[in-house]
Amino acid sequence: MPDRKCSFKISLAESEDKLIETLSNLLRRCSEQAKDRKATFSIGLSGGSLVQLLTKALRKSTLDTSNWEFFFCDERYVADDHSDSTFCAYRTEWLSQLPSILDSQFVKADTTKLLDECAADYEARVKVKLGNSHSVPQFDLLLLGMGPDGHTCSLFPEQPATLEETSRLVIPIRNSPKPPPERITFTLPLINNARDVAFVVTGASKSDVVKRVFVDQDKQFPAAWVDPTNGQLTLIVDAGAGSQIIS
Ligand SMILES: O=C1O[C@H](COP(=O)(O)O)[C@@H](O)[C@H](O)[C@H]1O
Repeated sequence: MPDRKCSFKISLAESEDKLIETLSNLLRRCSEQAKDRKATFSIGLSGGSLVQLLTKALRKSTLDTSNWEFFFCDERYVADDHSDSTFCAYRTEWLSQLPSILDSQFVKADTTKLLDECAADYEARVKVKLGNSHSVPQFDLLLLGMGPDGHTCSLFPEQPATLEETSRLVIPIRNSPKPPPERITFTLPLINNARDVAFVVTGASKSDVVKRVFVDQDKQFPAAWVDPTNGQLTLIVDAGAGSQIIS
């Protein structure tokens, strides 16, 4: 197996309840560690299947989220109230299920701006919020998903140039192979500077790509490029997604 810079841990959950418990424990550990360092806990969210799983984990955990700030590892370039918007998906879910989380805790992209401007503006917001306007800001935790094609955030295998970005921390995406076509996404320098990065991947249809990304580290898949320089990488999988990595 090729080497990683980071420490890597796999958590295989036998049921959805166990997976939610594992995710809750991760949130507890990361938020408690952040408390020792600073006033807020910065967490980057992904969309898709993570929305429901994270909502369940937060409901189960009874963690105090009042000092948490929620960012978006990627966002679809649509209006805030559009059904494709990841912000909209979380806000809709949390309004009823986690009403103590306020709108002011979301640091979201301004999709009323032109796409390139939207990405640059979101990068600036991240830098201001994380208090590091010169070098690369450090998230306490990034929660990532992975598609069956090995994409993560909005970094797709069909667009390998996005993996070579070294200066911009948030970039615009056009012609995304998965709709909607226009998006913004964190890039590898920002992702790999996080203290903790966790992938949450479920479903037997992803078992092959889970093996190819996390065991073979096959770099044709963008998710295989996630390797936090000084951080911890965790893979949380259910029995279906993890079926080819059980030894
Ligand atoms: O389009 C996206 O897909 C990925 C994976 O989603 P999933 O539903 O297969 O878990 C997601 O992580 C990303 O944020 C989203 O924009």
